[in-house]
Amino acid sequence: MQMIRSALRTLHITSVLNSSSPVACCTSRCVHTRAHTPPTVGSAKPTTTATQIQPDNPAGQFFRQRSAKFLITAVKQGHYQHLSHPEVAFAGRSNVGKSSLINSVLCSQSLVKTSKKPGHTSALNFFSLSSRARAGEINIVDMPGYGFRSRREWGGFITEYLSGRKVLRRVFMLVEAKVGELKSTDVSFLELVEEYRVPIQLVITKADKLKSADAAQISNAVIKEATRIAPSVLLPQAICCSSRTRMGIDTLQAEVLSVCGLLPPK
Ligand SMILES: Nc1nc2c(ncn2[C@@H]2O[C@H](COP(=O)(O)OP(=O)(O)OP(=O)(O)O)[C@@H](O)[C@H]2O)c(=O)[nH]1
Ligand SMILES: [Mg+2]
Repeated sequence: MQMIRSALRTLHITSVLNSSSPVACCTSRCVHTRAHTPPTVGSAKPTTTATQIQPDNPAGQFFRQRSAKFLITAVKQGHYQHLSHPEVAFAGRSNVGKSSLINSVLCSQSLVKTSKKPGHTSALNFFSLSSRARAGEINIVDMPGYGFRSRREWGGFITEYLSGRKVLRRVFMLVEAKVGELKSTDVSFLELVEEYRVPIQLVITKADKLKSADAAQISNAVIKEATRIAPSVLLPQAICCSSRTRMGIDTLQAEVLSVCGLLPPK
């Protein structure tokens, strides 16, 4: 693990030296200087099934009224640097449910490919959401899972992405409810976003596998631990979600819109 950290640090130094304004970038992304809607811990019991969508949820409506599409697969900066809309990314260990969660947020059944086999997503996959009136309002990035492929291989282009992406408004970091704790790869990822001042919010996934009280308890414990590692960039509340039951998806959709400056009018 020490070797991995030192490889990532070397990459960080290189990318900071290559960056035109690293300080401005850090400041503009500092979580404490950013306005955001206070996130809610989505600890309520599941009230809908995967095919039921709450009709009165304005954030959900916003997503349903727009079409989501796949944009590009990227393994280096040159592939995505022309994309300039506000962006959020989903990160987490392999198989934690990133791709499934993005499908749920985008109200899509299968736009983002999911798999039972860990390590399915191996590059940065960019998706966009647009209406007929306005093209490309938000970009959503599905990140490769960490903890499956070698960190050295994973670290290079992910570090480049996290360190230099000025339109990146927030990373949603997923932790599986049943796992219930941060693994060493989660800790390394938190150290990385703390170093690059990337705002981050925890999402407890597959919460359908636990009783809601247990999910809320796990969420609090994980936040406490994560806050110790990334105190300046971690939002103080997590969102408990399930792609199976759609629990917490409306809260997550509202967060995505809020942080991208696109909350629909009340
Ligand atoms: N019970 C339950 N299973 C889920 C949920 N979300 C995803 N899964 C399952 O978990 C497995 C992995 O889901 P993915 O969305 O492909 O996970 P990923 O994090 O994108 O995986 P990688 O791309 O390999 O890193 C699939 O078999 C999904 O059906 C959920 O909310 N509840
Ligand atoms: Mg995936």
